[in-house]
Amino acid sequence: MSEGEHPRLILHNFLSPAECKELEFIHKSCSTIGYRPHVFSTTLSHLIATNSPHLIIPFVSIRERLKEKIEETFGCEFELFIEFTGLISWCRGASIGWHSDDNRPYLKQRDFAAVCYLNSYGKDFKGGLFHFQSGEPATVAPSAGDVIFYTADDRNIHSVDEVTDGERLTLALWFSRDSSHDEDSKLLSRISQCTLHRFCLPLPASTNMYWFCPHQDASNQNIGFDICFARLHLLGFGLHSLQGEDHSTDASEQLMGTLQIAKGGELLSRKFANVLHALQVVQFYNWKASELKTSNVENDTVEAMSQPQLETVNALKSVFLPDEKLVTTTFGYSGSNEDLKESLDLTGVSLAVTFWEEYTSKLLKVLLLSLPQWKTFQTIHKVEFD
Ligand SMILES: O=C(O)CCC(=O)C(=O)O
Ligand SMILES: [Fe+2]
Repeated sequence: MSEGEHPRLILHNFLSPAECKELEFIHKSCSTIGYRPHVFSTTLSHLIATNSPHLIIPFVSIRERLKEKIEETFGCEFELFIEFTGLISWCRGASIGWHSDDNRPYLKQRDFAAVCYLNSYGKDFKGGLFHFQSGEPATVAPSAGDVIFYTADDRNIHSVDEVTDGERLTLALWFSRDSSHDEDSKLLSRISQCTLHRFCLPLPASTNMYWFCPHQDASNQNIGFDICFARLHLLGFGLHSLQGEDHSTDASEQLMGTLQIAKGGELLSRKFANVLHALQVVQFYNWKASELKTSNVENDTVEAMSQPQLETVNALKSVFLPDEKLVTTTFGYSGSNEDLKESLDLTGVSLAVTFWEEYTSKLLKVLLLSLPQWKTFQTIHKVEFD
């Protein structure tokens, strides 16, 4: 660390490739429109609000390690609270000019930042280099697993170049000395309000949280796409709504209800509770595809679509993805990965359902076992079981 003038530290491979991939899975199945143009985010409170509180489990040990490292580096052991944890992705057009992370009255509580890179410059996206205004290093090229720690004040003024292709993904945390900004106690009170069943099916937030609209000006307000629908489309999948014939259902509500997954004129017989359920399973399949291939699980049937079914699939697409090209321009080359799309099929989705359910149950079990201790200590920490 360069002491004094520019307190900061860069560590390579702080996160394992497996940790990066798991967080990428969570982001690609749960993200909403972010707080700035061309930015998507997944916060822990959003995971709880969408009935996926078990998905905070993969963050627990990573948050703990980051906090320990930052306290050790900056000599403030046992003094810090995590103020915010979020997965943040930037697509084409996103950038941020020179700033310090405490530069707004409502951000004054921020003392330190940790930014973990979950994918890599040059490989997964172009542009998006990080720069410190003064001191060394002047430039950081994001590489999956690397993390940068720095103080949130004006000794670490920084910027990020515009992303010109692909989707740049980070796990960002801020730390505060002020216990009233402790994220854990807020998250714990939200979890307490959940009814934790044996199994969690995700529940989408309001549709406007998923509507990506690149042009902020009034004339183009409706040109955009649903981010969940787009992420399914990027992997080559479409959706068939079972409320298609029911004209009393508002089109915008259709993703909230029962859906089937379609691909290339075929349909999987299995029904999904809503778009988030379908998206989580498909993203899980994409994450674990190589491991699933060897497995032998009973399949759902894959049927050829009838003409009316095809029409419903196309009708949904025209509502939620009116301009296909916009997805490719937004996500750049990750949007035109034909080989990946080719390799994923409906039989694979069907295999993935069972594995996704096992994964979900396992995390939920850990959550339920950890909760009593979390509540006692009012912190979210790794609990060791016998
Ligand atoms: O993603 C990065 O490299 C840094 C982002 C940043 O500066 C911020 O969100 O304040
Ligand atoms: Fe920043």
